[in-house]
Parts: sequence; C-alpha cells; structure tokens
Amino acid sequence: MIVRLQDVEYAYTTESAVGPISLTINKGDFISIVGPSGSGKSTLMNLLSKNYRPTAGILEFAPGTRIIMVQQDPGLFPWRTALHNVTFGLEMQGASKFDREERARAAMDLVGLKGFENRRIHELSGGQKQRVALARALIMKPDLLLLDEPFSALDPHTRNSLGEELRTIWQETGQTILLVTHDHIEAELLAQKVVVLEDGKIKTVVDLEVESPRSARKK
Ligand SMILES: Nc1ncnc2c1ncn2[C@@H]1O[C@H](COP(=O)(O)OP(=O)(O)OP(=O)(O)O)[C@@H](O)[C@H]1O
Repeated sequence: MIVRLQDVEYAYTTESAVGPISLTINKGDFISIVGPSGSGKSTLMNLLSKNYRPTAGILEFAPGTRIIMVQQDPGLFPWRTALHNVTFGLEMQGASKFDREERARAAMDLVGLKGFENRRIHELSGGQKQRVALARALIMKPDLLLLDEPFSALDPHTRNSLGEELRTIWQETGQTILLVTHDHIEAELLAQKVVVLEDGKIKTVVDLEVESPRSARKK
C-alpha cells in the first residue's frame, strides 16, 4: 500500500466538496481519475499531494512516501537547458554531476527526448516541454507520480503519442501513477483502473484487463 483513503472527505465550506471516498493505491498501480468539471478531481489531487488535510476520514501514506506532481503547466526553468531542468532534483539531493547527467540522459531517452538535451526551454514545443517535466519527475523515482491533466493543453496527436509513451514507461518501470483527466477515452486507454468521480464521490471503478508492468511480472 502506498496511499489509503478511508471515508475521506474535504469540505471548503459546510458542505463536503469531496467524499466520503475510499480508495487504496498500491505499488505499481496506474489509476486514472476521470470526472466532469466540479466533480472533485483537483480537490482529490490536493489531498493526495498533502496540500490539503481531510476534514473527515483517514488518509494514510506508507512511511517515507515521496510524491511528485506534474501539472498542465510544466513549470520549467527557462534559463536552464532541458538536461539541466531534468537534473535539478538530483542536484538538490547532492548527486555528482556525472551521476545526475547520466541518469537525466536515460530519463530523457525514456520520454523520447534523446538529442534535445542541450536545448533551451523556449526552443521546445509544448509536448517536448511536458516530456521534460515528466523526465524531471521520473528521475526522482517517486513512490507516487501524480499527473494532473498534464496533456490537456496539447494538440490531439501530441497528446496521444505522449499518452502511449506514458503507458510504455509504466510497463517498463512499474512507476506508480495516478492520472487525472476529464477525457474518458484517455483514462481507459492508459490506465489499469479507472475511477469515475461524480459530485465528489466515486461513481464507478472500472478494472481494465491490461498487462502488468514488466518489473512486477519478474517477481
Ligand atoms: N476554494 C474553494 N472554495 C469553495 N469551493 C470550492 C473551492 N474549490 C473547489 N470548490 C468546489 O469543490 C467542488 C470540487 O471542485 P474541484 O475543483 O475539485 O473539481 P474538478 O473536478 O477539479 O473541476 P475542474 O475539472 O473544473 O478543475 C466543486 O463543487 C467546487 O465548486
């Protein structure tokens, strides 16, 4: 278990905006949260990223759980190259230059950015910027990667190819992913489990028949 929600609620005012919700996220899961505007997706992400504390219920994280969120705005440093955006977290951790650059190159390769290492951020397309943000998150190997509509500002073609790559990354690394989207098709194409939100509550959970990550199959 990485995160467990048991009858979790969040109220901005007197009425609950989200909940009660019960859900468990396990290692290696790829879950999509889908729902219309106002259904509580952002509120749930804020709870999972520890920005909000539940107003009722139990929200439990496994000890030492590290969570990273990638949002629609990739939030990159324009004065750094693509590679040095990806190395940023490792720099903060004090990893050696050789180690962080080697790992950053591997992460950029994984998201299809080989050859773009030395580009400045303004020399990248929207999809490429989002790939840099994804590589920057993946390199940290978080216990849970939260993706908050990361592809919604992209054109349909770029969106599809990034989606497919995300799916491959999950298959190859077993990274635990929770993706928020308002696109049902995207949710079903990518994830292993689709949680449909409506009025702050889980309306349905769809378990899809997909191959589990390679890393999990080895065990
Ligand atoms: N700061 C706030 N104060 C009061 N109510 C809020 C606040 N933020 C959100 N809400 C309410 O909480 C409910 C869930 O909103 P939330 O933003 O989580 O939905 P969402 O699914 O992310 O919507 P969208 O897709 O439009 O971003 C809505 O009814 C919304 O009006």
